[in-house]
Amino acid sequence: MDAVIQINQISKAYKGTETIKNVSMRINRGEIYGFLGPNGAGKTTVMKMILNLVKPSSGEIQVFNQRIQPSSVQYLKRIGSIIEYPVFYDRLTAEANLELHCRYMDYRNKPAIQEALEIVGLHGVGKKKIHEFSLGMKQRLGIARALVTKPDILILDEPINGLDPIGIKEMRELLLLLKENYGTTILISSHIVSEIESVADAIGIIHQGTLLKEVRLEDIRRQHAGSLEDYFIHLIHGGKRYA
Ligand SMILES: Nc1ncnc2c1ncn2[C@@H]1O[C@H](COP(=O)(O)OP(=O)(O)OP(=O)(O)O)[C@@H](O)[C@H]1O
Repeated sequence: MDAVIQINQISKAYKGTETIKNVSMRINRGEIYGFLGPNGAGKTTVMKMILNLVKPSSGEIQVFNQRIQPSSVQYLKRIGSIIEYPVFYDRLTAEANLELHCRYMDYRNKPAIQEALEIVGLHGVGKKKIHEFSLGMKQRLGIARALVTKPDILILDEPINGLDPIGIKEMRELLLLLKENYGTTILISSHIVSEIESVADAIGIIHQGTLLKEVRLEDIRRQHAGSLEDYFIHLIHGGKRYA
């Protein structure tokens, strides 16, 4: 299978403390990769390194078969992302925020804005200003902004934070739709195992900066009778059941 993101032995130290330790990951084209780990495990830092927002202390990352250099920017036009939480211009409308983003990304396709709002269920509120939006609406708008330019890769850092159960279900359906209809490769982080289990093809489990496992979900299902949640908890807590 063709890797669109290949991470080779990256580490990151902040003031001498290693927060990412020798992590290697492979994200295949057209797949959903669930990046699982408890709070503070290092998920956001790895995602930021893929997006060139943070520079690894050692190791390398290849995206679309090109090694990322500190000056690399062009590849970012093919990636949509939400890192931590989406930030908008509060006094502008949802549409205006998406327009600004398209301009910044040099993406010219006006109908794409309404399409993106429609996909995330915000088509009725495009003219509303962001300060009138609820947290869940902002989260959806963040997804709309990430996908408005029709990227090849979506990187979503805990995208279900702030969503209600209906929003979570819709997010799951949206991710599967993007994969099926557009062939989008999706890297999604979460600490909620069941959410990853319902959509992912492959998972990487990170704990205290170390990637403990990278496996295909079908292999977990085949080899272990238990749920992904059991597997995850045993790995994180050093259980020997699945060693
Ligand atoms: N700029 C920074 N300076 C110092 N330490 C940092 C910095 N950014 C992240 N860290 C540390 O790196 C570790 C990993 O953080 P990171 O945000 O990547 O984890 P995470 O898995 O995304 O967690 P969460 O689910 O809570 O968002 C944490 O211990 C964090 O305190």
